[in-house]
Amino acid sequence: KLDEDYYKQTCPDFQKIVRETVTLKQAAQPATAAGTLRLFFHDCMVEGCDASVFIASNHVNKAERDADINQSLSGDAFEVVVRAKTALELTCPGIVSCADILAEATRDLVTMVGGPFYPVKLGRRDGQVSLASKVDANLPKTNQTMDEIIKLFADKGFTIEEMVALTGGHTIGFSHCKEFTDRLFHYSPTTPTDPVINPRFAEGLKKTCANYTTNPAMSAFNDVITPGKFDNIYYQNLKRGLGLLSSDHALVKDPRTLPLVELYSKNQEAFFKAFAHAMEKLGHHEIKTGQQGEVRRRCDAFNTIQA
Ligand code: HEM
Ligand SMILES: [Ca+2]
Ligand SMILES: [Ca+2]
Repeated sequence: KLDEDYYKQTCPDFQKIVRETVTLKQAAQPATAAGTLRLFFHDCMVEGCDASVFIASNHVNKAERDADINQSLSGDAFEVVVRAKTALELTCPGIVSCADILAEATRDLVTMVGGPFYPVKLGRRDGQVSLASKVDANLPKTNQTMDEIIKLFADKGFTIEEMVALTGGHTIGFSHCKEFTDRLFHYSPTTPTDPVINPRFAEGLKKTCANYTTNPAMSAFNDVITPGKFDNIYYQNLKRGLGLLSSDHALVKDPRTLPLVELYSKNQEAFFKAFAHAMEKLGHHEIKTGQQGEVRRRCDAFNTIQA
C-alpha cells in the first residue's frame, strides 16, 4: 500500500525538505545519524513504524518516550524530525506523517554516513497509542540470551539473518557505560572482567567508565575502530573481542549467527545488501495506512486530546 511517490501531488518537495534538514543537522551534530537510526528501530518495534515514540507524556498517559529503555534516545534525533516537520507544515500543512519523516530521515542519514541507499516507500499514518508499559517487552536487551533475542525478532517476522544485519546498526553510535560495565567489573565472582574482551580494549573501557556511577553520561563507541562510519568493521571487531555489548559479542558465540558475522565481516557488499533489505522490511512493520491512524499536526502530541 505504500508508495515512493505518495506525496508527489500533495507535497512534491517532501524528499528535498527532509534531505536539506537532515544534512544541516548532521553537519552540526554528527551524532544525529546514529541517534536517528536507533530512534527508528525503537519506534518500529513498538506499535509499528507510527511515530508512537514521539508522543510526550501527560497526566493521564505515560508515553513510550518515558519508558526506561527510551531515556537514552538521542535528543538530536527527535529534534531533526521535529525540524523537518516544522518545515513541512509550512510548505504542505497537514499532509506528511511524522512516521514517514522518520523513515525518510533515517535512510538519508544512514546513506550520508556511508551506509547503503534503499528506497523508502511512503504513506504511513501516525499512531494513536503510545504507552510506556508496552515498550519493554518489544525491545531487545544486552543481557538477553541469543535464544531470547532471536525469538523477539522472530515474533515480529524477522529472520536470524535479518536480525544479524540490522544489529550491524551498531557500526555507528555509542552506548552508556551502564550498558556494559557488568562485563568489565562484575563478570563473575572470581573473574571480574569478561575474558572474551580484548585485554587492551577492556583496560581502555575500564578507564572510560571508572566514574560511571557519579557520571552516568560516560559512554563508549559501539564500533571502536570506525565509530562515525557506516561500514562492516563492526563485524570484524566482534571476532577480535572488540564487541562492546554482551549482545554484540553473543553474535560470534552462537553457531546460528556466527556464519553471518563471518560473511558480513568479509563482504561489506553482502552486509549492505542484507541491511538495506532488512531496513525496508523494518520500515513496513505493522504500519497504519489509509484511514487508520492520523497525520499528526505536531509529532509529540495526538491531534485530539485523549480522554
Ligand atoms: C540485537 C539487539 C540489540 C540490543 C540488545 C541493542 C542495545 C543497544 C544499547 C544498550 C544501546 C546503547 C544505548 C545508550 O546507552 O545510549 C544501543 C545503541 C544503538 N543501537 Fe542498538 N541494540 C540492538 C539492536 C539494534 C538494531 C537492530 C539497531 C538498528 C537497526 C540498533 C541501533 C542502535 C544504534 C544506532 C545505537 C547508537 C545510538 C546513539 O549513538 O545514539 N540497535 N543499542
Ligand atoms: Ca511505533
Ligand atoms: Ca563503523
